[in-house]
Amino acid sequence: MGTPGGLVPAPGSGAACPSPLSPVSSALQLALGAALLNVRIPLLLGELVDVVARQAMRRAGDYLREARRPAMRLLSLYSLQGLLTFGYIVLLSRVGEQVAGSMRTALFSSLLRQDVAFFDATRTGQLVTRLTADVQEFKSSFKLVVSQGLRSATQIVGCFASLYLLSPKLTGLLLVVMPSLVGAGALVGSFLRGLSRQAQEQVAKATGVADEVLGNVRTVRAFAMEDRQLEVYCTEVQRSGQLNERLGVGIAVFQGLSNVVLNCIVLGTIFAGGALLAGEELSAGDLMSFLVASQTVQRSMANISVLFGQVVRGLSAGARVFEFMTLEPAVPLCGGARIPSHALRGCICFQGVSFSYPTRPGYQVLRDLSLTLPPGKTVAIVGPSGGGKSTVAALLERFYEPTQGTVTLDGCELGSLDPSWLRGQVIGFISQEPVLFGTTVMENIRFGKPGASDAEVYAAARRANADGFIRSFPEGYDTIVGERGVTLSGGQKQRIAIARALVKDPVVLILDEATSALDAESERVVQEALDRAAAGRTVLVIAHRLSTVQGADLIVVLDGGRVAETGTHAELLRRGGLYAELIRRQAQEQPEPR
Ligand SMILES: Nc1ncnc2c1ncn2[C@@H]1O[C@H](COP(=O)(O)OP(=O)(O)OP(=O)(O)O)[C@@H](O)[C@H]1O
Repeated sequence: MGTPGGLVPAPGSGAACPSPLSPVSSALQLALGAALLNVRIPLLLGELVDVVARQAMRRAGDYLREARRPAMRLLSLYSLQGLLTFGYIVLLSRVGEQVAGSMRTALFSSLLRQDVAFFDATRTGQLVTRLTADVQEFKSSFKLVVSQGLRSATQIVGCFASLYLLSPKLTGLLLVVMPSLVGAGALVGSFLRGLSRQAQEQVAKATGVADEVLGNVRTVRAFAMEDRQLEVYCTEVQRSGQLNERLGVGIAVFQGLSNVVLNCIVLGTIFAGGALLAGEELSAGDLMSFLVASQTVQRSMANISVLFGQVVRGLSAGARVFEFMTLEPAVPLCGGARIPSHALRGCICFQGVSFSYPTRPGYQVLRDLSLTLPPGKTVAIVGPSGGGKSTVAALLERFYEPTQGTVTLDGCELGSLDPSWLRGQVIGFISQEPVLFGTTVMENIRFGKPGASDAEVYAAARRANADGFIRSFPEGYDTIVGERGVTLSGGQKQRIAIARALVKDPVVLILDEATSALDAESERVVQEALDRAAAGRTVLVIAHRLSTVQGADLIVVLDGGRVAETGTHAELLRRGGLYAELIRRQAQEQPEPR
């Protein structure tokens, strides 16, 4: 369906993070410089040894004068190398923090954009692990790869060139052995990467369990489930321990074998080098250079093998971070048309809507649902538990897309409208268990409209029957409400949530079981606030307790995802159908007055 001419496009959004590229390239250059100096050092050492050897044979002459030049050059190379090393380590730690910061911001921003279905299928603990441990792991490997990996790799290449110039025969021998070693290393590497990925996923699973238990500690305490939850956590931790041990064994085997092989190579080099020295194909200085250069190669290779385990972990951690960073949500957060405020009436139509949750595609929750919410009227949805009432609200908020059929606002399909405008300015949502943030009352109410003035916040609180109790707190609107609003009563939380919804002055209000968790007195105060809030808006009430919806303009009875009947309270009672039956059952369940 096309968008009417009056619609206006949403303004663009998106913030750019600073690029850490230039310090990276400087760090790379410095690390490269330090490595190249290390390639040059064995040759100068050889030169110095030749001077020493000549002096030893002649036992006279200008030893100091001859030795001074190579010795001074060596000394300046050592100093320069120290400076370069200092420079690239300082730069790298700065770059590492910038990279980790940018990754965390990009990942968090990507997570915030994901569909609600994504959060249905993924545990919060897993996401937190990706934001913390995985980014940390990736950062450490990144730093190690640049500082030691790049340096070692450059030294291996550079020293191999020097080795070839010093003695092609000896170098040829090394080259015969190398390719098979590299091939074997690559094979073991891919096996270890798979193992590392499994181990990290298991760690994330264990974190997920801890996160859920700690986040719901009151429920755990209420059911005395501490030991059981500890057992579940221990099982997950043990599994991750086993996987990490297997990974450790794999890395140990790899490192042990590579050390043996590298030492054997050095031993063979000395053995063959000695023969060439005897045949005068090499000078003593050349053999010294060859040995130092091959030692540098050995050290670099050992470094790389130590690095290997870290890099394996870092790469799979990076892959896990990038997997979520590149994930595109089916419904973007913003973008699309907006209905100008003068044309916005708040008429909502569900036409032939069928829906299955993405996590349970085979199970149809709504079937061919058609429903109209006339502007300014209150429509209540009632019906047996699990009948799909909350799902209707979720589709209206565009948390999910209908599998079939359309939902429209003032004739415009929701799919063509800007979701951030729809959620941020058009629809106010008040749920059964509102979640507040661990900040002040003022900031919690302002969450509904970030730019709201203090006066607007006070007005919304007054309309929500909340101003009185907020001002009775010693800190008033600056009271910190605790994590998820834990320091407030249910009714107080609910009224702050109502104020939060009202401060944006929404055209459409969804009340999902908004009073069912409250006691009679709190319910009365909250209901009063809700009645006041509903005036002049299109209201969708989702209710368990039928007593709260008797005054609705229209009551829709939803059963098994279909509309079973519609009408006013009186009409439905007269009809004697499912609604009348529900009223009768609820009356029976009410406790007898004493
Ligand atoms: N996020 C979800 N993923 C998969 N299935 C879900 C999800 N949320 C709800 N369901 C399923 O959809 C069906 C309808 O749920 P819904 O919450 O809409 O019912 P309801 O009528 O509001 O129930 P109640 O009155 O008990 O709150 C239920 O069978 C429920 O198990």
